[in-house]
Amino acid sequence: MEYIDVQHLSFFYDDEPVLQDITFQVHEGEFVILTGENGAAKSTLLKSILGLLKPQEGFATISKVNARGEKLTIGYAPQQISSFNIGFPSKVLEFVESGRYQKGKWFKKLDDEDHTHVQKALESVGMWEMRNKKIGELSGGQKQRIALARIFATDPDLFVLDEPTTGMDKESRERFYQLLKHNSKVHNKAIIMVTHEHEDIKGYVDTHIQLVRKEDSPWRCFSMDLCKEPSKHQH
Ligand SMILES: Nc1ncnc2c1ncn2[C@@H]1O[C@H](COP(=O)(O)OP(=O)(O)OP(=O)(O)O)[C@@H](O)[C@H]1O
Repeated sequence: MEYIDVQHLSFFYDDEPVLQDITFQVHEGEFVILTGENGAAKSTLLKSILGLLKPQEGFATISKVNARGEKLTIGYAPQQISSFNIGFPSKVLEFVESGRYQKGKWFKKLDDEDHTHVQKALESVGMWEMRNKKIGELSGGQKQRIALARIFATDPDLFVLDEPTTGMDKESRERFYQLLKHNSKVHNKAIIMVTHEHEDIKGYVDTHIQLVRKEDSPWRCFSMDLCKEPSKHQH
């Protein structure tokens, strides 16, 4: 089932085109990466998909329902997610738990399933041991990780991630890619992720969309190259 549909999308900032004629789909269970040089309008494309920016030509839509016919849920990690400022909740564990309350449990206590989700999410980003720390005491990279853990805890159908591994070492990145692959292949989640690490991640993904500069364009305008990556590793 198609979760994202982008058709002939072009985007201009003022009169300058930055994206031209972008067409692709993302399906349930598919892990897609989006790459391109700095300024290739990767973030612009993600924001257009999310409806935060409106393309001047073409369209980008997200399905309203998931493959089970329920309301489709989205987990979005913008760039520099770690610069967020949180006054409350103040502890790592509470912050990630608050992601579970988003699942409509405002008046209920979290149950065992919720706690398992929260623990797994924190473990997956290597932050379980730091669960009782105050958020104000964390480094920028650690804040980035707990923000990702909160997204995992919300258990969305569609992950939209803008350079989530910035500041992670190689080992953490590998663990993170494995987790994403597991989510797409075992839990049927759809993932679109902007990254500069496309050599490292190759074996985990299904589809690689590269934004390439248009040679005949007087501006820094990008169109796309798409290739399906046969997954090399089984994780
Ligand atoms: N609000 C804006 N107004 C005008 N131009 C903008 C605006 N936001 C971005 N741009 C320009 O549009 C182009 C694409 O920006 P965008 O942030 O989408 O690229 P990116 O591929 O995500 O970049 P990076 O890899 O450096 O994060 C850049 O040339 C940028 O300077």
